[in-house]
Amino acid sequence: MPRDPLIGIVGKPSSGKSTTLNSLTDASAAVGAFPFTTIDPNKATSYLQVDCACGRKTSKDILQKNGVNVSEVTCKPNYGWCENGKRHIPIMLLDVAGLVPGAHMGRGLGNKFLDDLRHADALIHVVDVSGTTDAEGKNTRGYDPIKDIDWLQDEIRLWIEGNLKKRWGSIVRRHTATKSSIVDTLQQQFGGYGSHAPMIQAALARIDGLPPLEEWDSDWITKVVKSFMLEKFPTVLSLNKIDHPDADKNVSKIILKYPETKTILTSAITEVFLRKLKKQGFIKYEEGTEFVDTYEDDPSLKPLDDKLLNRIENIRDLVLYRFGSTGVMQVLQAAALDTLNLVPIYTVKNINTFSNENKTQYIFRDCFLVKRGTPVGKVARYIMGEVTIAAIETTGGIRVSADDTVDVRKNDILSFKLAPKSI
Ligand SMILES: Nc1nc2c(ncn2[C@@H]2O[C@H](COP(=O)(O)OP(=O)(O)OP(=O)(O)O)[C@@H](O)[C@H]2O)c(=O)[nH]1
Repeated sequence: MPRDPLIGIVGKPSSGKSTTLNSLTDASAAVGAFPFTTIDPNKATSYLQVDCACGRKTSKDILQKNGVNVSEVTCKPNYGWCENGKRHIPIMLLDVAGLVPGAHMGRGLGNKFLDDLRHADALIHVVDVSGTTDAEGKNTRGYDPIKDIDWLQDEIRLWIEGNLKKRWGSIVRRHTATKSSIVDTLQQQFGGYGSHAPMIQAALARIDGLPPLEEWDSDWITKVVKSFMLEKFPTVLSLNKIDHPDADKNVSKIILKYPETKTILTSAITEVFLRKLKKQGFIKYEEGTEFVDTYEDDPSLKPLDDKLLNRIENIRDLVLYRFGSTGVMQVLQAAALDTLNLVPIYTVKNINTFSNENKTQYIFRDCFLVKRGTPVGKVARYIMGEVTIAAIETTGGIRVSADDTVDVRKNDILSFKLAPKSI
């Protein structure tokens, strides 16, 4: 993943994609109660909340050891922000336009949806878990949202399979004539979806008893495509509209049916509402938590009228206290950290003061999201470009080899020493 990670938000019309996107960003995607409010894919910057390296005891110890007064330094990100040790790292989201059954055959916004999708590294599937919208996003009652989960996977699979099967004869002939490996042949076919050889290798490794490609029938092709999808489109389910009374029974059903899938319960509309009141100075609200203070708790806030106060009480009872949060921040964390396996990497010029300039009062200015397990040398090239690196150091001034890999709290604070330019 040499470019910045991109997380796609997918789901049927009216499931709450735009509301989720709005609640995660400051961008204002069109929010509406009608299908196809979202016509164009909408890229926006969101902020992933992580525990920042500045809050670690080891970081503070190292600063002190190097004569830096911890109370005089500030964690000051060049991008995003850091508050009380919680860092908000920019990450791109892609709102993918409405999808209806039959999209792989061009229905609705069909292939356009699928074409947009290929740019995403992971997906957040927003599911209307209240069952109050049907397959096409029209108002109803008692709809089974399990259908949406199966159908979205099927749409993507049928799209990839369709493209593959159309050319299967010539793919097999070429594969045999050029004596290619299965990985090489599939990479040629799946390259357009943004695949790479290790991704295809991982997909094939998951399948038991795979025969030579020449012997694949339709069932084998389906198995291969399904396995490839797990690699290319790892998905988090955002079970949205949990504030609705019909949501509970559907949530249990989904969790039972998909025990392996990462699911997060969300109420995007609540998050949007709380952020709005916060901006207007009516409430104190820390995103991602259950805590909301009003004038009654803190007289420095503007007082709310009875109607809004009542709504806050309902939100506390129906969403925040029951589920611990609106779930929206957690859905992004699940997609980026758990599903996509990204690790925040802090790069500093000075490994002893964690600063970039001579001024040591600002620390941990740069942070990048990189896949867990990436070799440090590759991280260096990704961040610094094609320069010659003389040495790489991590916390404590310890030298790290280019082959060593990054992980959470392992080689995640790095300093690259450039080789002097030869004349
Ligand atoms: N009760 C409830 N309603 C929600 C929630 N999230 C979104 N909605 C409502 O669901 C409707 C559809 O929301 P959108 O965000 O426009 O849905 P979308 O998936 O982007 O729809 P398209 O643009 O048609 O693809 C709107 O009326 C929202 O207010 C939620 O968490 N709870």
